Amino acid sequence: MEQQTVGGVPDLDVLASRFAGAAVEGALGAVPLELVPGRFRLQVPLTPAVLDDEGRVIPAVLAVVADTSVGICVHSGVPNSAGGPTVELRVDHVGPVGPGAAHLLVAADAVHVDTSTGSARVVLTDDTGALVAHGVGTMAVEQAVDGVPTRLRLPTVLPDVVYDFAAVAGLATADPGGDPAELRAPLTPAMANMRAQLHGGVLMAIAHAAQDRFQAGRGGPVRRLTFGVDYLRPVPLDGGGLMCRSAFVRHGRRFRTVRTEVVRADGKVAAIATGTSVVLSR
Ligand SMILES: CC(C)(COP(=O)(O)OP(=O)(O)OC[C@H]1O[C@@H](n2cnc3c(N)ncnc32)[C@H](O)[C@@H]1OP(=O)(O)O)[C@@H](O)C(=O)NCCC(=O)NCCSC(=O)Cc1ccccc1
Repeated sequence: MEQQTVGGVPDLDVLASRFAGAAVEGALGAVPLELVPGRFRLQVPLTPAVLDDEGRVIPAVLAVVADTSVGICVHSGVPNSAGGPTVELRVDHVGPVGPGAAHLLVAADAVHVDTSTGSARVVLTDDTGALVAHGVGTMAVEQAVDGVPTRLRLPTVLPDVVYDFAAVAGLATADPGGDPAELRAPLTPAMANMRAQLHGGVLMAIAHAAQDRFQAGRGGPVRRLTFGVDYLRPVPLDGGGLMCRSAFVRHGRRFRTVRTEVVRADGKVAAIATGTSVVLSR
C-alpha cells in the first residue's frame, strides 16, 4: 500500500513508530504530536536524565530536538522532498524548566521552503509555559528522482544501541590532564541520523562538550547564551572519531565567544561551531 506522506516526511503514525525505534530520538522518548506541511509539534518527557542541577535541559537534548524538528518541519513543507541534511543550526539557550514541569514541548514552523532549501524556527517551552530555548535552522532539500519521492528514512527496526546523552556531555571532563583546547570524540552507530551519518544534533552536542572543556577554569563561570553550527561535510560513522579544536574569538569582561573546528578522521573540517556565553558575576 502507498505510504501516506506530508511533503517528504512519513505521516504522523509512521513517524511516531520510527522515532520510537531510532537510536537518538528513541533514547529521548520523543513523541510527535502534530505534522502538517511546514508545522511540526513534538513532546519529550522531562526525566531527571535530561535536566542539569539547575533545572536546565542539557544542551545535548536541546541540540538533538532542535535539529530533528527543523528537519522534519522543512521537509514536510516540500512536496517530493527526498530529505537533505542540516546546513546550519543555531540554538539560543533561554532558561530552566518551571517547577513541576513534566514535558518539553517543541514547536517548529517553517519560515521559507523551496525546492533546494528551507528554514524553520523552533520554540521549546515546557508544560508550565516556561520558555526553555529558541532555535533557527537551514536545511538542504534534495528533490526526488524522476518524480519518485525517496522518503526520509528512520530505522524501521529497533536498534541494538541507544544514544547515550550523558556520555557525550561527559566528554568535557574526560582526559583531565590533556590539552583543554582539544577534545577527541569517539563515534558510535548509536549517533546515526536517518541518513546513517552523524546526527546534526549529536555533532552539536559534541561541540558543546568541547567548549565546556575549553572554558572550564578559564576566567570564571559562564552561562551559555547561544550556540551555532555550520555543517560543512557529512560525518560517516565508519570513518573514525572526531577531533575538536577550540579557541576564543572574544574574551571580554562580560561575554566570551568560542569557535570550535570539528575535524573528521581524514583531516577535513566537518563543522564550525560558535558559542557565546555571558560571564557570571562572582
Ligand atoms: C550538502 C551540504 C549541506 C551543502 O553542500 P554544498 O554547499 O553544495 O557543498 P558541496 O556539495 O560542495 O559539498 C561540500 C562537501 O561535503 C561533501 N558532501 C556533500 N554531500 C555529501 C554526501 N552525500 N556524502 C558525502 N560527502 C558529501 C562534498 O564532497 C564536499 O566535501 P569535499 O570538499 O569534497 O571534501 C554539505 O555542506 C554537507 O553535506 N554538510 C554536512 C551536513 C550534515 O552532515 N548535517 C548534519 C546531519 S543532517 C541531520 O541530522 C538533520 C536532519 C534531521 C531530520 C531530518 C533530516 C535531517
